[in-house]
Amino acid sequence: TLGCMKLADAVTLLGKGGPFRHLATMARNNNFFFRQLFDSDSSTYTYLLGDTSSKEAVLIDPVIEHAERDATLIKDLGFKLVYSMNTHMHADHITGTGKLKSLLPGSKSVIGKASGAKADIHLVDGDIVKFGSHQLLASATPGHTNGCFTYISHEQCMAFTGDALLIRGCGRTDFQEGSSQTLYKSVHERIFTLPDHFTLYPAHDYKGLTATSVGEEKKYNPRLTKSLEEFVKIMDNLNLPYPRKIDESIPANRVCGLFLNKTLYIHNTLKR
Ligand SMILES: N[C@@H](CCC(=O)N[C@@H](CSS)C(=O)NCC(=O)O)C(=O)O
Repeated sequence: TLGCMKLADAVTLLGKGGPFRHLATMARNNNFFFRQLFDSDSSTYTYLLGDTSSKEAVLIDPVIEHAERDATLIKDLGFKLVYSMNTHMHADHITGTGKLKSLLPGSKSVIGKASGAKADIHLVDGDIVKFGSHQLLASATPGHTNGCFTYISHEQCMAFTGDALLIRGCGRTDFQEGSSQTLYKSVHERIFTLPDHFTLYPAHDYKGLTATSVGEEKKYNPRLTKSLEEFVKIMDNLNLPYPRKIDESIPANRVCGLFLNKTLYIHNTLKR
């Protein structure tokens, strides 16, 4: 596939003016739109993916405080949001999926079934999420929480790892349904088995990095390059403070982010 080949490589292979020149254009731009967005309070990345022909788009891991920002961007770009999806039930911020449903009527909220959270669509391992001519494979990667999913675009050679794999790190396993053994297995079996050149986009980065690759993490991840026994020991000794917003986030995220923000939500709805 030319889908995620670098443009320069595709042009060399196909010839600039040759009969297959349209394929080189396709390799650069096969109607796929991608934008990484950031919430500096929780260091959360939100991802907008779209089909520039059909105009269908999906949003991965929106944050409630940025729902208006995201809705405006989606409208400005002429996209129709079909799904606002979570990689898992977050503990550090309130999801924007519920609010986006009211800002962009017709969009549906999506989360893994094992999360126990409410949503319009509950994913199980192997489900496919379609937007226009593109699709994401929902690959179950539990361990940080039970319902964690990595969303994989084989066509674009990219994967959205949520908190399963962070850049040179991984999601903590000391609350919700955390299990270091399960997380290790998920990453090794579901993420490290992807081709080395696949770009990985996490749900967070706390050091200003934006993306990584399978090859890089297989080589440099200080936790997941270790044996299972060493990994478990590392995870048992992280001693991280609990996320500041855990007490409000988990109950709110069980209901698409609408619970504790009910007043704000109703207020905003009435304003429109
Ligand atoms: N300081 C932040 C929370 C930071 C944190 O615990 N991040 C989680 C993902 S969000 S639940 C994590 O898994 N971190 C792993 C790590 O190694 O940092 C806050 O107060 O919100």
